[in-house]
Amino acid sequence: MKIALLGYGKMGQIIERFALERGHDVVLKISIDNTEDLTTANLAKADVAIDFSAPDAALGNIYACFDANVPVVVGTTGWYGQLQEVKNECLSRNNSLLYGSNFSIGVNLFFHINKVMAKLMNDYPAYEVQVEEIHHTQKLDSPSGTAMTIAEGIIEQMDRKTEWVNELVGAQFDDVVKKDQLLIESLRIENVPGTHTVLYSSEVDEIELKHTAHNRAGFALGAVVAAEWLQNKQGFFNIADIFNFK
Ligand SMILES: NC(=O)C1=CN([C@@H]2O[C@H](COP(=O)(O)OP(=O)(O)OC[C@H]3O[C@@H](n4cnc5c(N)ncnc54)[C@H](OP(=O)(O)O)[C@@H]3O)[C@@H](O)[C@H]2O)C=CC1
Ligand SMILES: O=C(O)C1=N[C@H](C(=O)O)C[C@H](O)C1
Repeated sequence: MKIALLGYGKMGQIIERFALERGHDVVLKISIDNTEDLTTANLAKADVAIDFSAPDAALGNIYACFDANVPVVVGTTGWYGQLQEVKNECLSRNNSLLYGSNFSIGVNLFFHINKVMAKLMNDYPAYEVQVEEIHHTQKLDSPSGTAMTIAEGIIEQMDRKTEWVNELVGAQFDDVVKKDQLLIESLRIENVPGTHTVLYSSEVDEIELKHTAHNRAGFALGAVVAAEWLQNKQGFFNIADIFNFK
């Protein structure tokens, strides 16, 4: 498979390693220094594109892939406000896109366990629930896409929560968190690849679900596997479509 890497930073470089190990070729690498190379002609040389760039670059990269009719796997977070618009465009133009806030198998298992737990805890209102995410200090978006997916999973299953609110620790936060709101606390600590915790606490005890990424290899391998899965498909997909947890 010929792969275009849109974004060649921390993730792009590890994805290249896994892609080569799995017998693929990397035919295009785009970083901020060579965005002029992101042309329809260059993209059309690839069978699939993988975007791990930046929140403000993702949309342009996605539309460039649509113009070149190249299926695109999007790992970049921080653009989900435009998700519906991108979905409509993808489907109306018969393009292919798969996105995911987190491509690691461990986190996708965690997403599933989180929903099962939230469904159980729906019957136990004595427990307050909160989400915490910790990432490295270069992260541009907050909350993390993974924390948003976790929060949406809880809200889907739990009648007493209707929306999430985010506090970036160290930044101004004047909100009073209401009973029906789910707090996502974001912390930025050097070199942390990604840690997510769901905390249920009552007057008498606490239950914690926690996923700790030791490095970025799980995200990167997942992105290459997603690209292999997407290659000959048409439509708008999420990473959850690859797994079938019961
Ligand atoms: N879904 C998942 O499983 C995961 C998602 N992510 C997400 O992936 C994204 C990238 O993460 P990471 O690799 O750590 O970030 P880095 O900052 O290390 O790399 C980003 C890359 O994108 C390039 N870039 C930045 N702006 C533009 C632009 N306007 N046009 C083209 N390229 C651009 C950078 O260029 P330059 O190097 O020249 O600055 C760099 O090559 C983030 O949104 C992050 O949240 C991260 C890990 C896992
Ligand atoms: O920016 C990161 O590094 C990561 N971003 C993703 C997110 O926002 O959830 C996934 C992972 O946690 C690493």
